[in-house]
Amino acid sequence: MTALSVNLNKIAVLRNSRGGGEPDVLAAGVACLDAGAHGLTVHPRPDARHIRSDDVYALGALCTARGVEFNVEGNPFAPPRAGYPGLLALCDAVRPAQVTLVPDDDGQLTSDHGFDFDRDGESLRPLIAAFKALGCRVSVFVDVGDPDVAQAAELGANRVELYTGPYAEAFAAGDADAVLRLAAATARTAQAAGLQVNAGHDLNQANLGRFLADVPDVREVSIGHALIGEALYAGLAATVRAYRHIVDSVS
Ligand SMILES: CC(=O)[C@@H](O)[C@H](O)COP(=O)(O)O
Ligand SMILES: NCC(=O)COP(=O)(O)O
Repeated sequence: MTALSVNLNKIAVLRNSRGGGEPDVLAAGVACLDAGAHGLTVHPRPDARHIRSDDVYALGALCTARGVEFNVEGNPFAPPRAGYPGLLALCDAVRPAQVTLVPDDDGQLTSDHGFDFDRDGESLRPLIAAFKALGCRVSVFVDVGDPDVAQAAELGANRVELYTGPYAEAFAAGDADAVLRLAAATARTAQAAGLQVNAGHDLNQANLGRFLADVPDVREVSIGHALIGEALYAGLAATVRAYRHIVDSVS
């Protein structure tokens, strides 16, 4: 079975654009879980441009109360700063079921590559151990086709998350066969090394089914950007009708 974890970053983007509390990230999390999402994902960034530490605490408590998986993503090497205590400290406070380590540079627009284990492996090893000591399952972000993907197991990780951005791009161009073959091979290599496989980035209703059909035993997909955009389209008509009802009933 593949679990669906909804990434709430984009709800926080909208909220932060005005200050205040709307749309409410916690209420959005409740709505996703009520609709059947298996869990929630956030990717708090050091610049706090969307998910903030207070969101992580509130959503962590929600997931604990609902008995569902909370997945916190982030760069384990990013140092603490005002408003961001660092990924390890956040996870120490919240104890999410899963932490996904992502090698994002400071200020990066969004995640766009997996780890280079030759460069980062030995620095990752003690961090993976530290997250596991907090009781978190550890997943590491990897590129499709990474020849070193099995090293994640040797470093102590439980899972890898396949970065699906290039797949989404190829799918949109009508040319996904080669990247799907590579993704399936990468998943099999990881699984043979004892790792479970997650996937995420730019997955959407159009490209998700094909990915899951072609790549074996994907345990979890985390989806945010497209899902929130699609939710706007799905909800706009009903919302406009509701406003028309108010306007029409008093004029
Ligand atoms: C790790 C990953 O795949 C990203 O998709 C990330 O979670 C999205 O982060 P932003 O919402 O900040 O682009
Ligand atoms: N790990 C990927 C994720 O959480 C969501 O990515 P996206 O759907 O916002 O691109």
